[in-house]
Amino acid sequence: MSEPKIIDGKAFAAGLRDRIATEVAKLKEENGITPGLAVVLVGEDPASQVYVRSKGKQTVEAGMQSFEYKMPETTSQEELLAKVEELNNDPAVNGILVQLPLPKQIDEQAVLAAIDPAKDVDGFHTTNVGLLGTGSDNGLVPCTPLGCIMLLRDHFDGNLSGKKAVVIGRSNIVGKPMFNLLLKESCTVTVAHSRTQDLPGEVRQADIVVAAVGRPEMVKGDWLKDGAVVIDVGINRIDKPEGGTRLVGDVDFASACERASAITPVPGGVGPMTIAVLLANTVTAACQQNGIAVPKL
Ligand SMILES: Nc1nc2c(c(=O)[nH]1)N[C@@H](CN(C=O)c1ccc(C(=O)N[C@@H](CCC(=O)O)C(=O)O)cc1)CN2
Repeated sequence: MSEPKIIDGKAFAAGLRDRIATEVAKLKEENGITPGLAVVLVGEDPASQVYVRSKGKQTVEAGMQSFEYKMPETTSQEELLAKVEELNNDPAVNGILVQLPLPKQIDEQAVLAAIDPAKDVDGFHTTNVGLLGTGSDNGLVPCTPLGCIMLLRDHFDGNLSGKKAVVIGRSNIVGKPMFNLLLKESCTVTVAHSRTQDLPGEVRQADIVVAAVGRPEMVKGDWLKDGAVVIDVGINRIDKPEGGTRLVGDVDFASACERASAITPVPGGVGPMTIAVLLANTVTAACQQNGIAVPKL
């Protein structure tokens, strides 16, 4: 097999952010609306701090308003729920995101359920989960899976119909919404997980492999069908033999390159799409809340 195409999520995300900035300028000019995104960070997880900082910076660069709330590690569930309620009632805030993971004293599901579904730019509220599951276009869709679908649509010139896809991982944040999005594109979708009996056998059937298990380099190249398109959602930090650390995905990139026709790298593949899609979802939420047609991005 010749060298695969490297699907450049970083470049795609940059283009998406440019298109978002154009739409935000139009919204201001034609409707007098500046979309606002509120991000709540509880605690001091170093990776979460980096992601939240990037979200604020990219929100402002796209011409939107950014509201950032940092709450201490010891925050109680009641205090966080009170913050969410305040943001639900704030007309300047079109989108609300509570950064995950949350400290262990807080019930994540209770917090996600408290976010107004119309402002739920993460798409994690059961109302939005249900809308996606029933094939509706009216909800808000989780950022990482929607980013994966954008990359796949771009790669296949908009037509994924009839492709066999395997999603490895069944999380609420990636695996399950990914299943629904691929189904909506008329793929034949298998969801594999830790109890799947013959994972390499399932992967070998697939034209599209989406790996979202959080296990470094678990998916090996010789599991893949020749010419498979591989979307690697994993972001795992591992130790380097010479000291220090490096990021790897859930797919063994070097061996996968011997079989795949296209593959997302880690870093620089799916990761950068997550924040760009968050900005797109904020524009979508602002339009939906104001009865304005949602722009195609
Ligand atoms: N409420 C949410 N919490 C979390 C989400 C989410 O979608 N909503 N996703 C992740 C973290 N995340 C955004 O929040 C995120 C992860 C990774 C990247 C990214 O750009 N990764 C880079 C590598 C970055 C690095 O060097 O560490 C890449 O893959 O190229 C952006 C956002 C969990 N929490």
